[in-house]
Amino acid sequence: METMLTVEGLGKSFKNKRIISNISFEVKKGEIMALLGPNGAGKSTTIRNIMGIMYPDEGTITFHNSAGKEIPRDKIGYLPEERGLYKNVKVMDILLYLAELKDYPLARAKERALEYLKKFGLEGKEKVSVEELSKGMGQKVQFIASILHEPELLILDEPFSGLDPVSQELFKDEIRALAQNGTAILLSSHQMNLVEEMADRLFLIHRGTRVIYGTLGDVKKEYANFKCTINGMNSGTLLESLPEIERVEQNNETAVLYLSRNVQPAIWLKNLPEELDIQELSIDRISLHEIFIDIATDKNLLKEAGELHA
Ligand SMILES: Nc1ncnc2c1ncn2[C@@H]1O[C@H](COP(=O)(O)OP(=O)(O)OP(=O)(O)O)[C@@H](O)[C@H]1O
Repeated sequence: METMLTVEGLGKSFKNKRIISNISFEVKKGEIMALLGPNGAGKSTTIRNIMGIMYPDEGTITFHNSAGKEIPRDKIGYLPEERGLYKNVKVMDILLYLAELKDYPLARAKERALEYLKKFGLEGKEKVSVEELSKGMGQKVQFIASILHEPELLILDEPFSGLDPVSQELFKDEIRALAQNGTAILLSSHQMNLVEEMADRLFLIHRGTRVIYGTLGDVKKEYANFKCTINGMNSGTLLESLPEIERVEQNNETAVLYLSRNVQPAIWLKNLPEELDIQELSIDRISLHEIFIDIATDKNLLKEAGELHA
């Protein structure tokens, strides 16, 4: 797959405080790359450097064959974290104005705008002023503005925040469809379930540096240890004494046992003591959400984290 965006060794400081350092990743044509990290990790700073809203102290950003200030940013679609369009302008006018700024043909922009307004349930709102829209409707218009000019690279900073479940599905479907049609997508989101459903690869940033970079499958294989949920009347002491357990979470008769790394569930199950009361038992890999929490709260994973080959 052709590489659309390359970020190499990116570093940025504000007032002598290091915010991000040595950030390197690629976004390829037709893939959804997720940029993840706890609040304040440096995601928006990374994105703002890509968008030329600020310039890096170190490193290079390349889009196709252009680098730094030469990057044709009108070929990129961007939904910023901070929402808001001009308030007293009509929906269609603002969409056409933004498309025109990117040198996109007006007739085509109008045709696409009508198509997307319909798709997002905003049919008939063309002449409504932006300030009369609800927050979710405004977000839909801003999303349409970011894709109207058919960008080759689309950068979405927290696109799902504040959306109801139906609108989330609409956004998800559209983002997937764009990727299938070849758009390279860089998606920053806190909603791990959505990232797990959508992303091909992910880059996890913590305190301004890389913690994980790889395909979703590789990340899960590498970091998502198994957990075993047992229903039964068992004492905390018995559960804690079981072999190869990292931690136990017990709530009445349900206990979740987080198994150590590289434990083979089939072998582990054979070694459980007979006195363990098992009414129900299930084994799963921990979710991306749990991996994220482990990393954000500096649990054991961080020590072992590194690069996976994407
Ligand atoms: N213009 C600025 N001047 C000084 N510090 C800044 C500036 N912009 C961001 N920061 C700091 O940089 C760090 C990273 O911020 P950034 O917005 O990139 O994080 P984020 O990962 O996008 O967080 P969130 O998930 O909360 O949006 C934070 O500590 C923030 O306070």
